Amino acid sequence: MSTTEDIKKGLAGVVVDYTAVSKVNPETNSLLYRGYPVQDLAASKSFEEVALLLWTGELPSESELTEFSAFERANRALDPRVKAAIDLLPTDCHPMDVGRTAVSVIGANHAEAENSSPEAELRKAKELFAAFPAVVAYDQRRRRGQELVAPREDLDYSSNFLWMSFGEEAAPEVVDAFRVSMVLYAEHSFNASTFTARVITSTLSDLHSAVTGAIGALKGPLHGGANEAVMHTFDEIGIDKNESRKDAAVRAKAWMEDALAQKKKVMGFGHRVYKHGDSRVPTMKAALDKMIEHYGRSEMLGLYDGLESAMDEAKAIKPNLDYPAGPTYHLMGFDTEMFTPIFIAARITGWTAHIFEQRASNALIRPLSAYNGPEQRAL
Ligand SMILES: CC(=O)SCCNC(=O)CCNC(=O)[C@H](O)C(C)(C)COP(=O)(O)OP(=O)(O)OC[C@H]1O[C@@H](n2cnc3c(N)ncnc32)[C@H](O)[C@@H]1OP(=O)(O)O
Ligand SMILES: O=C([O-])CC(=O)C(=O)O
Repeated sequence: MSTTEDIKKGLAGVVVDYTAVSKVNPETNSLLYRGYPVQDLAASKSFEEVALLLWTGELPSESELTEFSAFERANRALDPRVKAAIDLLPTDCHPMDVGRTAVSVIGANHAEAENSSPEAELRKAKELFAAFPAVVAYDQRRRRGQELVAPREDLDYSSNFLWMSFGEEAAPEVVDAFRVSMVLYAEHSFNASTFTARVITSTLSDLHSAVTGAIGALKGPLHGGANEAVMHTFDEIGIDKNESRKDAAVRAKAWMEDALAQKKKVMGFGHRVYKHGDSRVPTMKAALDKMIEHYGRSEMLGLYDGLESAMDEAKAIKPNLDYPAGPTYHLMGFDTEMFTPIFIAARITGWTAHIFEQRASNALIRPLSAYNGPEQRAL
């Protein structure tokens, strides 16, 4: 018989299994992917290299990277069956629903859908990695009444993502900030969406089902949906390109004080594991700073600082990765509701690495519950 003390609501503090994919250490405020500090990877590695690291456990050799890069470039085009499925969806549904549907359609059409050998799983992960940017880019464009832009094989992953989204080549600084965001968003141990992917895999279901379920978990504002919600906060405060940094900070501070007085939860702040700051925020904030400088938008910094300092003073709650990522994607020109689908594109790497790990050492994930309904009664 379970007692109230046995119940760990939200599985908070519960260690469920081992993982060798990443280590989140709130004491040292650090995050390692396969042993490498994420800041170091973000400083010098392409997202393609980081993906291979997460999947295989090691950084690729030059020839392994060249081979994967060629594969990735050859598998970027939007599959006409996926495009047809997207075109059936309303342009006012949430883009996360489009992402979720697209992965499901890719899985249903996959010749190796039910093959869960390690080789087939890795192939499917690489294909999804290559194919997903076109889903995000096309969905944003169709909502804007624009045509699909074909991928370009002469561009790397990040440059091509931006090319397909906007139909023009992005400046090198913008490509780099985007790459950094992808590296930082790639993996974070047993977060809610990754855990969902592992639960689905634990039933011996297929990879695309696990990723589809993970997307559903990522959508919520307590998880990935927070990067979109951050931008709604900025919009609610009001963005005025001509405002000074100082004035914007004053208004943002007042907004936060009012929100906290009303006991509101402000998205982009707080974390289940990190209680003294998210290890990824300084790197992402540096990327945001570069975008603010690139686009000449110092008022955005005012809004950012004003909210952050007011939250710190009132509750000492620190920003999480979604806080600097939201305004970064906004400055790059993405529509707000596309921010979490971009997160999918990054997290496909971490999810699939965990799917491989779960499959290699599987136990059905099935916790217990303590019943608190009516006692047995007669009909
Ligand atoms: C990439 C990612 O997924 S990162 C996470 C993105 N999510 C968000 O940004 C959503 C906003 N943040 C939150 O809701 C929470 O901080 C979570 C869900 C991320 C983590 O929460 P938990 O560890 O479960 O802590 P919990 O929600 O119980 O909060 C503890 C206390 O801090 C407060 N708190 C936590 N986050 C916030 C916040 N963002 N705004 C205001 N108060 C907050 C809670 O109200 C609570 O206060 P109380 O004890 O007075 O009731
Ligand atoms: O770890 C978590 O709970 C959420 C998070 O930061 C992530 O998934 O990147």
